Amino acid sequence: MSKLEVQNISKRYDNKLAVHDVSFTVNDDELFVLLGPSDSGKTTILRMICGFEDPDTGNILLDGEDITLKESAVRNIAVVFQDYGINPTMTVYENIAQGLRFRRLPKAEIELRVHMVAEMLGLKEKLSRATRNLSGGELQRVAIGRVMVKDADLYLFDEPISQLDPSTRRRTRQEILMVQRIKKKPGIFITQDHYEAFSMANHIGVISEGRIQQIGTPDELIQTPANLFVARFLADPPLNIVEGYIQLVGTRYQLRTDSLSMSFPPQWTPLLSRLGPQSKIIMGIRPNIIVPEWGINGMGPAPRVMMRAQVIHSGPLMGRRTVILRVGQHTELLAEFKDNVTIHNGQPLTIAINPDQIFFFHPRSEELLNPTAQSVFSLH
Ligand SMILES: Nc1ncnc2c1ncn2[C@@H]1O[C@H](COP(=O)(O)OP(=O)(O)OP(=O)(O)O)[C@@H](O)[C@H]1O
Repeated sequence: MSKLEVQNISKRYDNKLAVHDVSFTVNDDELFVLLGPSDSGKTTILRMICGFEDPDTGNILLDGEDITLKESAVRNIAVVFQDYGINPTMTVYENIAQGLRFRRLPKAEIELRVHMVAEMLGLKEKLSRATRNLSGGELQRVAIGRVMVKDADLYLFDEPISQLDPSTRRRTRQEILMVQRIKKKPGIFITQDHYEAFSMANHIGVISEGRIQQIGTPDELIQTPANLFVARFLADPPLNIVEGYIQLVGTRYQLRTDSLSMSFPPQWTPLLSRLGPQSKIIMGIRPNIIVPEWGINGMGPAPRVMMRAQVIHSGPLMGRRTVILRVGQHTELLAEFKDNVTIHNGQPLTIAINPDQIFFFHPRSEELLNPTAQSVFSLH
């Protein structure tokens, strides 16, 4: 059994807080993906786990043992960094075998392990080749081979596939998952690409500006993003962000934007009254929840707000149609319609949105206000 526990680690470089109070746990046999934009602190976290940097505060436990201040050389961790760390003067065989030689394993065992890994990664014919002559995809596999031959307590992959073409990336992802399946140890994979994260992770930690924004399964992050950053970062096509104002009318709050108005159900009143009178509120509208007039009957008994819109632009996208709509005076919405119906620029269109499917965010903290949205409006 191995388990990695990262507890409240922080790291500051000069004036920059690169990592702030980060905590997460990765269980045996689990691949945890750290997902975030450039400069968000992902590599710094990995470097602290490996022992190449010391955290200013916090602890790192591997298998219950506190390794925070242990020398990196004695931590039994296998890692693929962005630059692969391959020695160009050595052959493929020597590169893969290097870590085992450091551990003074018997020559016969090293040979057996290197050949097994080379077979799995399709590198058998290339073992005697100099690594300087290899393609990007082959170098990648040598780097994965180097971690695969080891019996480590933890496996780390720092954006190892960002430079590769799409089909090599797919193959490399499969190889990393294979390492995970065979070794049955905790693993961390770093990426900026949410598709990559979704296709590999058991759990994802979304990070921005050194802080973990949310940890969850891919489904949890999509259905209930903790805040506006997570909702936007994971949205493709992009999330429509519409600002509105709330106003108490009698005992119920109403929402007004330049294009729509609707009443919040009574159970929202305590929550909204904490925002203050006539507060701003931020809405996140996913393009695929906008229903065109010919689809409105198909919404069944679901609640809906209707809007008049005008088509500004429309284009086909693999059997669907993306449409830019103008609603109200100034608001543009990106919509994604399932049917590839012909739509003309300038065409007026009635659209409907089920308000249960709109994300509402706090105007200052940007936290999600309606994590249980699916049932709230339908009670209304
Ligand atoms: N040794 C260092 N000295 C000073 N600043 C550093 C050092 N290492 C990292 N930083 C800063 O810390 C912040 C986080 O960097 P880090 O490399 O961890 O981000 P990242 O999310 O891995 O980015 P990328 O995806 O681009 O690799 C950045 O602003 C970076 O400039």
